[in-house]
Amino acid sequence: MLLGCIADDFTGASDLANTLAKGGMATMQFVGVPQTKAPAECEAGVVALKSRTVAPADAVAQSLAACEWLLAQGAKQILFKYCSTFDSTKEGNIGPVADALIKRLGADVAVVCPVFPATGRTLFNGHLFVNGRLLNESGMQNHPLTPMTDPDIRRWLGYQTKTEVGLVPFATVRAGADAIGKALSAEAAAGRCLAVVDAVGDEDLHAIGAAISGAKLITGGSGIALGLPENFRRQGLLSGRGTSFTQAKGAAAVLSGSCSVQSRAQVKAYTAKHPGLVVMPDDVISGAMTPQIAFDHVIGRIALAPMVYSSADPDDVRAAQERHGKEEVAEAIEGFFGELAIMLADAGVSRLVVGGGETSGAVVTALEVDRFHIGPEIDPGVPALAAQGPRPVRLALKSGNFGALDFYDKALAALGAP
Ligand SMILES: Nc1ncnc2c1ncn2[C@@H]1O[C@H](COP(=O)(O)OP(=O)(O)OP(=O)(O)O)[C@@H](O)[C@H]1O
Ligand SMILES: O=C(O)[C@@H](O)C(=O)CO
Repeated sequence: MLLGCIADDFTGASDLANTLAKGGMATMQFVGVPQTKAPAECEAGVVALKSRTVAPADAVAQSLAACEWLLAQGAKQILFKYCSTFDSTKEGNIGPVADALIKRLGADVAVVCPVFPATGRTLFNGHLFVNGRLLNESGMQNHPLTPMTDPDIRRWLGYQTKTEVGLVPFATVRAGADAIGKALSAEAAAGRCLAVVDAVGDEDLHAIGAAISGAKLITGGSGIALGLPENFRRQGLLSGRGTSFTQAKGAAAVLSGSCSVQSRAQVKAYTAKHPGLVVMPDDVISGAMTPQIAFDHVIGRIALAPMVYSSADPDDVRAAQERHGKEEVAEAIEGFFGELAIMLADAGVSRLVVGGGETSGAVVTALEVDRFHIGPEIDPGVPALAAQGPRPVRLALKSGNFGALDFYDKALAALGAP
């Protein structure tokens, strides 16, 4: 293994694996920290954790365990992948995990770069934009678990970390890899071990990638990985081996627990043409809606690739959280989707598309997937996946805000055919 990656959620892990696979690295996504060795052919290993919204100490422990495993597989460089919208709270978990990895790896400075231009995430003067709107005006201020109310990444990260946070401004990034490298050395010399790095386009990310070829630790969204395969290729370390992904033949269903703006539009577009079953938190908690009821509903319409969704407007999400508690609602909905996914896979449904990072984590964990082979990209940041493990289904794990309006139809076609 050349590059070892730790992703704080499952859609994020497949987003990163997609970038590395497209860049020509033989990439595998592992579900949790594996108990066994990575296959010898794996050049980039992505360990998918579900650590974005757990308690900071738990996120640190999980991330350090992943780091140890990746180092034991020979990884020369560690990448900590978080969300391109920097999903976190004032307490964590990006800062505490970055601090712990800096200490473990003895890194003098690590870049902080959530930028992902293909999905409209850009960073200027340390401020994060989503499709040209400041992060806190992009819809992310209403996120059910990590409402993003501050677009200033230096300030937000400053609440979370014990490390001083610096900035490499856009003018320096545009001056190219040498200038970026010098600026990062200056940040390190000044004791600022985390450096937020501006970028607006892929060319900036390639330049940053070239500048950090020797870095022990890199942090960011999937965009920060754009330039990394080239660093290994230049050294003659890549095999050029392709992926082992194959499509499936069989029934399909879609599960959406994401409440993002884009997910709600995608749910509306999909259910205009396919059967849809809406699942309300109150009903799941009271037992009026169970995985068995949903399963019976879906199986009765399976030829039409039905969708089961809990995606709701911010007001409804807030009201449910006030009635039951934030964690309780999330746990109930995620548990529901996990159990439903097991029933569907065991009944022979071989193509499943899941909307939402936490929801995807719940589904993939429930299905006991060991690892994924990475298939073709469906929309920016979302590849088709072939699960390895007791239930070898084909899956697509869609981040809340990713994908075009017709994403779900395209995803089912990318995973195979009836
Ligand atoms: N109707 C609802 N009311 C309250 N909470 C909900 C509702 N539906 C889903 N949730 C919870 O909201 C959270 C949505 O998070 P999830 O990560 O799945 O989507 P997302 O944040 O949009 O996606 P991503 O993390 O990929 O950006 C989950 O914990 C889910 O259980
Ligand atoms: O970076 C992103 O936006 C995604 O990969 C993600 O992490 C969403 O959960």
